[in-house]
Amino acid sequence: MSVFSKIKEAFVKSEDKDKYLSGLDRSKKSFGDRMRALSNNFHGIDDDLLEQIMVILLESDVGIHTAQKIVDAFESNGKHVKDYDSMLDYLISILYDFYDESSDEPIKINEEGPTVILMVGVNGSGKTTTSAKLIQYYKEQGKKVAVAAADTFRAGAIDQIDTWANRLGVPCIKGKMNQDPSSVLVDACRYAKENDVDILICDTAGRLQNKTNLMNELSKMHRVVQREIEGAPQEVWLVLDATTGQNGISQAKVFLEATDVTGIVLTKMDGTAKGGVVLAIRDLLHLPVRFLGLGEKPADLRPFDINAFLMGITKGIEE
Ligand SMILES: Nc1nc2c(ncn2[C@@H]2O[C@H](COP(=O)(O)OP(=O)(O)OP(=O)(O)O)[C@@H](O)[C@H]2O)c(=O)[nH]1
Repeated sequence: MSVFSKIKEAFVKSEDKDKYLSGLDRSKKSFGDRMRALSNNFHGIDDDLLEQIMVILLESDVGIHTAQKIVDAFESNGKHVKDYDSMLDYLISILYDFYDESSDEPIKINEEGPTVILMVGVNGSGKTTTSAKLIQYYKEQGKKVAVAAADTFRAGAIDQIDTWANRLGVPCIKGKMNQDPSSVLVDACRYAKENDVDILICDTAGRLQNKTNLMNELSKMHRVVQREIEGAPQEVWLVLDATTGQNGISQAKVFLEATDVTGIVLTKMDGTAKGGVVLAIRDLLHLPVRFLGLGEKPADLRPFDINAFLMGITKGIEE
């Protein structure tokens, strides 16, 4: 079976396919629909086609460095491609190989006690909303969930997550405005241990004042959580706003230098045509994309699925 057939088969079986299709509609317009337009004038893989694919990738926010690598891979192995349809199948399989999910570790779960997930990222990236979405996601999996409101910096952040926690029926461990976020995390870890919580989601502050302060704050959070629960934090997820595209990647690099990030959550994918940023993130940050935010409601989060993503951004091709 060809790579493309496998992608398509996995997509058809996916429970999340409708959500991916609706959430990625804008990216489909910038990528899939524009690829489809190339069928009118297809003469095989020539310089003109390569240039057009390059432009479409750039306009989907894949970024020049990553787009060049993809076009090079496409060109060097594409001798067998004779018609437009097989060219598209082949391009999708190149993107699939490029993402290379086989190198990803599964999400770490602590079997002995609470699994601690630290949410980091700049203010406004969607951290608090994503924390709420994760509460719902893990609750639906039958897990006992609690949340720590450790963003003690932004006015309103504590109330925002507290309100979500109440609505979703999970405990919220919170501090006061301007309290040291690490002290909130200590209380939350102790609560989680005493109450047999499976998943503790920690909404932290997104201050990007300067790298040294950010590093100090994040390493302190790591330290205190580690002291309370062995092996914690099991996951540190950097929340990035997809609508900021390549700028988000520069921001991400500052966080990566400051702490051990284990995965990316890409929010607001429904609000952007820049879905190609997934490929740039993978190429430049070498981290797994763990979840996609495909809307504002708690139910609008989906585990990242490369098959569904690729079919979501190219579905227009099929119609
Ligand atoms: N359309 C859409 N909007 C989203 C998504 N995720 C978050 N938002 C919106 O983005 C805005 C910012 O989200 P917040 O969760 O408050 O951002 P934050 O990073 O927690 O911000 P701070 O609390 O300031 O750190 C809100 O209006 C959210 O509703 C998403 O996946 N899709």
